[in-house]
Parts: sequence; C-alpha cells; structure tokens
Amino acid sequence: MSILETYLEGVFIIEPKVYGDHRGWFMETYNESSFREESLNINFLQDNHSFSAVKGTLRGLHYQKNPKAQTKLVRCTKGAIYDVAVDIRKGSKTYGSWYGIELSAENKKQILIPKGFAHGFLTLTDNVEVQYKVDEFYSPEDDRSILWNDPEIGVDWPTNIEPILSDKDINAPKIKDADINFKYGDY
Ligand SMILES: Cc1cn([C@H]2C[C@H](O)[C@@H](COP(=O)(O)OP(=O)(O)O[C@H]3O[C@@H](C)C(=O)[C@@H](O)[C@H]3O)O2)c(=O)[nH]c1=O
Repeated sequence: MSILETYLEGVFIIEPKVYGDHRGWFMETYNESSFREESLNINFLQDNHSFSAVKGTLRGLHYQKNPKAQTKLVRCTKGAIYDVAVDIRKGSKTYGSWYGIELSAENKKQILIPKGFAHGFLTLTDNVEVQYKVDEFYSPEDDRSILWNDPEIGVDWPTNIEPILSDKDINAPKIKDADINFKYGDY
C-alpha cells in the first residue's frame, strides 16, 4: 500500500495495492507494519460502518473532544463519497483549512484523519456504505459537530443541492462558536 502525505500535516491518503486475477481481486485494507514504517503508531479500537440511502446525504463535520479524540481511517465500500478533513487544532498554521478527496468502492482509496481534525462526507451516489476504524471508543458526551457550510471554513462541496442532514448537523455551530479543545502539538 502507498501512504501519501497531503498539504494538511497528519492527513494521509492510503492507496492499497490491488491484486487482480481471474477470480476478482484481493487487497490489504489495513497493515499495522506499513503504518509503523511511516511512524503512524495507531491503536485502532473500534470499526464503524454506515449506510446512506440517498445521494446528497451529508454527515459532518464531526469530532470528539479531548480526551476522547479519535484518529479515523475511512474508506467507501459501496458507491462514492466526497470526504473532508478540517484542521481544528488551535495554534495550527492551517487552522480552519480543509482537505477533500473522492473515496469510492471503485478507487479503493482511504483517508487517515488524525486527532484534532473534524471529519465529514457527502454521498455522491445512492446506496453508500462507509467503513472506518477509530482509535478511541464512541463517547456521546464528547461528540461535537461543526456546521458543514460554515463560510469561515469554506468547504467546496462538489454539488449545489441542499444536503440531507441529521438534526444534530443542521443545528451545529460555526467553527468560531464550536466547543473545541484541541491545540497544535497535543499529539
Ligand atoms: C459514531 C457512533 C454513533 N453511534 C450511534 C449514535 C446514534 O444513535 C447513531 C447515529 O450516530 P450519528 O448520527 O452520530 O452518526 P454519523 O452522523 O454517521 O456520525 C459519524 O459521522 C462521521 C462523519 C464521523 O466522522 C464519525 O466519527 C461519526 O461522527 O449511532 C454509536 O453507537 N457509536 C458510534 O461510534
């Protein structure tokens, strides 16, 4: 697998090596040793899987506060999504900057989103399944959302349609009012 840096420090794109033959294909979706070679020493504790029925569903932008922050390794195993990570580490030189990438069952790419970032995705097709590993357990008390279209962040979501959102995400605060307790250098 290739582990590629992005312009946001700590955010990586993972491109698995896909071995095709007459039966189909095989790939490793996670390899701790390959991650360690890149000094990514992550102890994943929980695997998540979500299904979104309709194109234009948007989940995000989510994070868990310290000390329950999560690293996330995200992939799309059915359909396609536009996946976004936002740096919310106070004092970071890229605070409020975002990185977006299309992940799909077809391209098999993954994104690694470190602690101190908010995460969200928009479905680009109907019937989307997303699976991701996290290195901290779900903690509803620490779960937070930032408004998906906060102009201060300015994510360039690849559609003009009004997305389908949860009530929590509709009512999410903008980054300037969000309950953020990350600071650059915490991890
Ligand atoms: C995230 C999560 C949710 N749940 C439950 C709580 C709730 O009843 C139901 C749906 O939760 P949510 O509405 O928060 O699901 P969702 O909007 O899909 O939340 C997820 O969005 C993406 C973008 C992320 O980055 C994830 O970390 C997570 O925040 O599932 C768990 O039991 N464990 C979990 O780890």
